[in-house]
Amino acid sequence: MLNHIDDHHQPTMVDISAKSSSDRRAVAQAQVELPAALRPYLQGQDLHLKKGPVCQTAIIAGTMAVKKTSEMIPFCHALPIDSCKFEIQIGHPSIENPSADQQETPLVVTIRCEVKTQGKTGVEMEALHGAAIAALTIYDMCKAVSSDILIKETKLLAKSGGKKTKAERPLYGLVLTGGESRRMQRDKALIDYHDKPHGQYIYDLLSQYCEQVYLSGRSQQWQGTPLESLPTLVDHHPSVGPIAGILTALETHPDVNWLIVACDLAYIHGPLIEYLLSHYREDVVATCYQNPEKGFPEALCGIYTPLALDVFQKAVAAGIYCPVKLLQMTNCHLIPCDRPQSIANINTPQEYENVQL
Ligand SMILES: Nc1nc2c(ncn2[C@@H]2O[C@H](COP(=O)(O)OP(=O)(O)OP(=O)(O)O)[C@@H](O)[C@H]2O)c(=O)[nH]1
Ligand SMILES: [Mg+2]
Repeated sequence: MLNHIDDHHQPTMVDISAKSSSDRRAVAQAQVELPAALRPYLQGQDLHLKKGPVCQTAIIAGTMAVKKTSEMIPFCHALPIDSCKFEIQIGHPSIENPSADQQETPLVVTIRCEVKTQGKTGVEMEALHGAAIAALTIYDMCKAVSSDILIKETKLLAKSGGKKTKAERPLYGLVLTGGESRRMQRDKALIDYHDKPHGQYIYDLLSQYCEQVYLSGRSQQWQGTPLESLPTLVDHHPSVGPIAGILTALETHPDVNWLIVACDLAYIHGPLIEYLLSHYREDVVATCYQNPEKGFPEALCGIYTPLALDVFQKAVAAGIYCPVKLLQMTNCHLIPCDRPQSIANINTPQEYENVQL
């Protein structure tokens, strides 16, 4: 049943009255190709024409458009706009193709529009509308010089906060297994909670959502065990605990988002990962579950963005090795977890005895 057609087969606005509000974010991009005739007007990162500064004007127009989206698109809900940010870059394709005569090559303007709200529905139409109107404004500002202007693709780069998430970057998975399991007195990654070593279980679980998954551990750690064939990232900064594994992952692939899970979360399961995936934010260092009893970020079950690299490198250089403490000091998005047990880590033989799956 399509929810934008009513009982009488007439188009209708989707009824979102029963939905609950959440933090929503969307990012859209539009590109405009300007002919070389515009090159003489380039000053720094803007074009200065008689009508005024092109990019600045496009940002103002795009911001106004974002706020008016529901007036232009028939079945779009009116939403309060909490944040609207534009970035406009003028690129020089000749940098990639140095043999081209720079004076003859077009300029490519890339507009990025990020919109945030707290609401029951997404803001992707707002972001797309903002990017499209900023592109049209660039056309209007430049057409007196030449109308040989191409408005190129306009597309959604990312959206989060609702059921359907679209990410700006690929998602990689990391299973932290580099500890020594001293309290448990046997390797936690090799315990069978689900008829296979738990390191393998989490590896398989993350593989359902991630483009690539790695175990994180020490050199040769899993040789001669059932985990030996799994791809492993060996700690760059040994002996400093789980932060070594997180930092190694961030350093090895700095342009992806990392879904990071410790190997001792006995109860981890698909819906818990899916909830994290539908609520994570790409504009913060990390999104983690919040410990339901003590309120701290559960750093070893979360999604880290490339913003985390700088923060983690500085922390390790300053001698801060506790990921929880580190996330408490930084820009971290916390999401609620109703059952404390779901994210409990099992550290001792006694805790193991009490596990009930
Ligand atoms: N890559 C990596 N992971 C680690 C390291 N230390 C701990 N971990 C992992 O981080 C998670 C939480 O660590 P702990 O609960 O302290 O586990 P542990 O160190 O194996 O156990 P204990 O020896 O009892 O402290 C577990 O999944 C560990 O495997 C490390 O130095 N490197
Ligand atoms: Mg430890």
